[in-house]
Amino acid sequence: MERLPGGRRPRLVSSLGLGRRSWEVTLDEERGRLAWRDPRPPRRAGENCFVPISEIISVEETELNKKQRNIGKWQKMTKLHAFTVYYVKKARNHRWRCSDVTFWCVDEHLCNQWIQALKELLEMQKSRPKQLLVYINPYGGKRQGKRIYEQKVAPLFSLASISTDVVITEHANHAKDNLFEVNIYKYDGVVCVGGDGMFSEVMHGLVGRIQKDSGIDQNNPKASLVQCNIRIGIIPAGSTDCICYSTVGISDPVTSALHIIVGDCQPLDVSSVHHNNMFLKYSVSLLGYGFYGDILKDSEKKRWMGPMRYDYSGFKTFLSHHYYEGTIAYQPAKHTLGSPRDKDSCRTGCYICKKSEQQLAEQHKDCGLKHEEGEEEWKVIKGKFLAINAVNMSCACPRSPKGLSPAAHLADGSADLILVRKCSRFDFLRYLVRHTNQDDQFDFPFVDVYRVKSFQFTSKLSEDNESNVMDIGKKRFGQFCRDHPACCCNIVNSTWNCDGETLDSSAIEVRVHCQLMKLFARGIEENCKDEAAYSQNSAEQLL
Ligand SMILES: CCCCCCCCCCCCC/C=C/[C@@H](O)[C@H](CO)NC(=O)CCCCCCCCCCCCCCC
Ligand SMILES: Nc1ncnc2c1ncn2[C@@H]1O[C@H](COP(=O)(O)OP(=O)(O)OP(=O)(O)O)[C@@H](O)[C@H]1O
Ligand SMILES: [Ca+2]
Repeated sequence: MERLPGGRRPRLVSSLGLGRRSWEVTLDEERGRLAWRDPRPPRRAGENCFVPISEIISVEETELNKKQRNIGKWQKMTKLHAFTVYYVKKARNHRWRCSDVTFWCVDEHLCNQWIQALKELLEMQKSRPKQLLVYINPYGGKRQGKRIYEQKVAPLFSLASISTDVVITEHANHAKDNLFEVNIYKYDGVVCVGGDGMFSEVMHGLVGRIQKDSGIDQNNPKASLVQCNIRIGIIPAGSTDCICYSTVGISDPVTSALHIIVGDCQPLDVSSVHHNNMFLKYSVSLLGYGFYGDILKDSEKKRWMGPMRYDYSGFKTFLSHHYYEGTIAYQPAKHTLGSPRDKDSCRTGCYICKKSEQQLAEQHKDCGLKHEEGEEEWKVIKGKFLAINAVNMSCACPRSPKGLSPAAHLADGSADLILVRKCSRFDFLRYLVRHTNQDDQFDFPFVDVYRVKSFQFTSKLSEDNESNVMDIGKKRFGQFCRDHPACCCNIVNSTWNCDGETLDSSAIEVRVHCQLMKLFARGIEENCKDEAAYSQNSAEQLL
């Protein structure tokens, strides 16, 4: 389609057959959509539909099959030419499906003109990936990764003409190590088929590789890390799939494959975790000490149970009711507009995340002339905690659709630090149950939540050991609680749960890196009227 005078984008309007009838079909570049409407007077008209060009998957010339050919008496005499448009159809609960519509006409030239115009427009969608590197964990979740990829995802990638190099992992860290060896720069993205643990592996490989190639020392907790622009796509096939659920709104392989195909881009905050100037891990979802650390540690021994292991270990850990003493120092996130008690949550196009993106761009322009983080105030809290959770995102998942911190933002450069102090089992249960209903889980006197950009944690035990390592009495009676021997107080350390993997150190230093990486996602879309989208009955909406 050629440009119209005044730079206006052109429209291609034709009368094309769809089923048994003739429809007015418009390819409107100005409005970025393909629309088809029944030209009969409104009272007799059928549905009017449109699809944004950005959500068209592909277009193909089609041979009409027997059923489709039975469209009218006279058409049987003439050769018909047809093309099929495959597009994203939005269903309930953020689920996406691949739908298609076939148009026909007798004029071969017109049919080719439509195919060419649509293909040209698809070519112009520059954010779409053409070549992907795919890692499949065959043992994640219910061990369905390979089947899910082959049956549900690969056919869609091939429909969208995406070429792939597929690696089925043979051991843990296979994907991570591989990402340090391959030429990652020839790919438009990396896809991981598995759960949060598999995503974490791929993220460590990719982010780590970029730092290595840029000469950044990951062991330096103050290093300015280099942003990774190669997007990661998650095909959920794990046990929790919290990262997928929190960034797409559902954990569904077909929906995620379609977000990859249309080339969505969602920046994501990443926290770096250090111990004594040594890099331990990155985290994007949950860094949990106490309750979630203990669940993870116990559940690792029960991997054979599959996703059920978390419920089993969750129940056990709930009954054990251990609490842990320690000190937390944190720097409040003053740069961000939101607060963890906000009623609104992070959604597609979130203005709070956009604001952080602008601030980040300004910081990059100033080349670090901004004030040093170390100079900003630290707040210190000592106490006995059942759980210490730091989340970079809501951590919504099928178990808790609103997540651990419903108002946390995907890309605002901050994490929500949730401190659950020692309380009764009954109160802790009330707190847990609120993750599954509409009530506010922060509205308890024993729960505090802060939006932070960095924090440090030291357990009482390591503080004591550091201050008096030679105290033999302490070592000897270390396993008993000095204050009240019969209580649940645990003076052995808990473990940090870092996105579903355990950390070896309990004393850690954490810093949030704003938008360090990008996903093939768009955040959770607002449930708007447009959702029924592409099948409106009112002509006014279309015109
Ligand atoms: C009474 C029902 C209360 C239900 C409360 C549900 C809260 C669920 C919150 C889930 C938060 C997930 C955070 C995501 C963490 C991921 O980076 C990580 C890697 O995949 N997953 C886990 O660590 C896996 C963590 C799995 C956590 C499962 C927690 C299950 C708790 C069960 C408590 C039962 C108490 C029953 C008492 C009668
Ligand atoms: N071939 C393999 N054999 C054994 N372990 C593997 C293999 N490939 C990957 N892994 C490891 O398996 C771990 C768990 O995988 P994954 O995250 O896919 O599933 P999950 O733990 O069931 O789900 P979730 O993380 O959502 O709870 C990952 O940390 C990854 O390092
Ligand atoms: Ca965040």
